[in-house]
Order: sequence, then structure tokens, then C-alpha cells
Amino acid sequence: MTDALDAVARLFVNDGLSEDEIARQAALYGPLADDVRALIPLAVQTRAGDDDVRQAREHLAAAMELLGRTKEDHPFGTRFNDNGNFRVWGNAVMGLRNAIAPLHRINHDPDGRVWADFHLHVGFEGPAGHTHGGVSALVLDQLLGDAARVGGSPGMTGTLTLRYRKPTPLGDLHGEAKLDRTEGRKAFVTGHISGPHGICVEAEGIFIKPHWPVEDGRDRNQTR
Ligand SMILES: CCCCCCCC/C=C\CCCCCCCC(=O)SCCNC(=O)CCNC(=O)[C@H](O)C(C)(C)COP(=O)(O)OP(=O)(O)OC[C@H]1O[C@@H](n2cnc3c(N)ncnc32)[C@H](O)[C@@H]1OP(=O)(O)O
Repeated sequence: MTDALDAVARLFVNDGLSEDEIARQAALYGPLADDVRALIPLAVQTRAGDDDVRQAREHLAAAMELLGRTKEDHPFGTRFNDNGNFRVWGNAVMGLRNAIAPLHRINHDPDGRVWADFHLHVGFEGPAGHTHGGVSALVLDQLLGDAARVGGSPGMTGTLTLRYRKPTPLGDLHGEAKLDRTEGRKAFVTGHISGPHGICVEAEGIFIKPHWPVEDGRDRNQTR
């Protein structure tokens, strides 16, 4: 195992938390991330003047001082308990504790399709008024990877190919993905993002199951 893969495995931890404790932490830290998320478009759009911005920054500095008093010194990783309650709370796309994560929830249909309705605020802008192409790739990487996992072939992204068919607006969007087939350790997955005027980005991905044993979390809860 390489050092990098070793680090992935080390952050894959059964922390033995009770369901009550997980619920307590979700109720405590989820709203904190929501508040920070709400700040991002405000930083882009506020018209506040010198005094208000200075005051707001003092409040934020005080909040950062409070929050920084005790903290972990490593990324969140993947945590789970004996019930198979998996948590990826630091995940960039759907982490409950991650303020940049645009997805609240990924839904799983019985036929293996995974999908999410989500909202991209102005902090995700690329071309004027539209979604940054890298953000579409970010969301599709997660959706396609989750479809591979749900289909029983969890893996790292080997190749992700995108076709940007038309500009993706900001705002309310839909994304979905489905496992097409597997070949050995490779899972071939397709998906897309659509907006009010149809499909904007199509994706094909190859997800490769690492050599080391992976607990895939299939048929288990995976909370944001
Ligand atoms: C303990 C925890 C473990 C967790 C594991 C994941 C579980 C996921 C669960 C839930 C997912 C939820 C959703 C997540 C979504 C987000 C995912 C990301 O963002 S992942 C970050 C970006 N991706 C990387 O950083 C990969 C970096 N690359 C690598 O680590 C390796 O290159 C890896 C694992 C992709 C392949 O390495 P090899 O050593 O296993 O590959 P070789 O043995 O050489 O090849 C195996 C087969 O795959 C093909 N292959 C190899 N690399 C390929 C590639 N890049 N694209 C296409 N095919 C490739 C080869 O041609 C070969 O095919 P032939 O068996 O001969 O037919």
C-alpha cells in the first residue's frame, strides 16, 4: 500500500459512537456548517459599508477564536459505528460539517439510480451567472462514485469524462447517476446534471476498487 492509500485506510475508522451521540453531534455541528455556508454568498453579494464590514469581521474573528480553542488536527475521514452508520461529514460534496458541500442528501432508488436535487449559490459561479465547470465535475464525481458504491463496486475515481452540453445555470439543479457495468475491479458509471432547460453536463466515470479490502457500506446508512 502506498503512503497515500495508507492514509486513506487510517482515516477509515470505527469510532464506536452511539446513535444518540451521533444525533447530538449532527444537531450541534450541522447548523454551524449551515451558518458558514450562508456566509459564502453574503461575502460575494453584501453591499455593507466600511463600518459594518469591519464590525462583521470582528464578530467572525471572535467566532473563529471560540471554535478554534479545541479542534482535531486531521481531516474527518470516514467514520462508522457497529450499526454501520457511516459518516463522511468532511466530504466536499455532501459533508454535514462542510460549509462548501452543496448536496444535503443523495437518494438511492431500488433500480440502482442515485440522484440529488440541489441548489448552487453564487459562490459556485464560473462563467457569468452560471455554474463553474469544475463544480459540476465535483458533484458528478460524487454522484457517480456513490452509484458505483451502491452497485456493490466502491472505488476511487480512475477516469472522469465530462461533456458540457450547454451552460449550467446557478440555482436549483438535479443530478443523477447509475452503474452500467463492471469489469473486474472497474465500475463503469454514467450520469448527468440537468437544470430547468434540460441536461447540461453528461458524465462517464471509471471507478476502481483498490487492492486493499474496502468496506463498501452497501445497504447501510451513509449520513452526510
Ligand atoms: C479504506 C478506505 C478505502 C476507500 C476507497 C474508496 C471507497 C469509495 C466509497 C464510496 C465512494 C463515495 C463517492 C466517492 C466519490 C469521490 C471519489 C474520489 O474523488 S476519489 C479521488 C480521485 N481519485 C484518485 O485519487 C485515484 C488515484 N489513483 C489511484 O489511487 C490508482 O491509480 C487507482 C486505485 C485508481 C488504480 O490503481 P491500481 O493499482 O488499483 O490500478 P491497476 O492495478 O494498475 O489497474 C487496475 C485496472 O484499472 C485500469 N486503470 C488503472 N488506472 C486507471 C484509470 N485512471 N482510469 C481507467 N482505468 C484505469 C487498469 O488498466 C487495469 O485494468 P485491467 O484490469 O488491466 O483491465
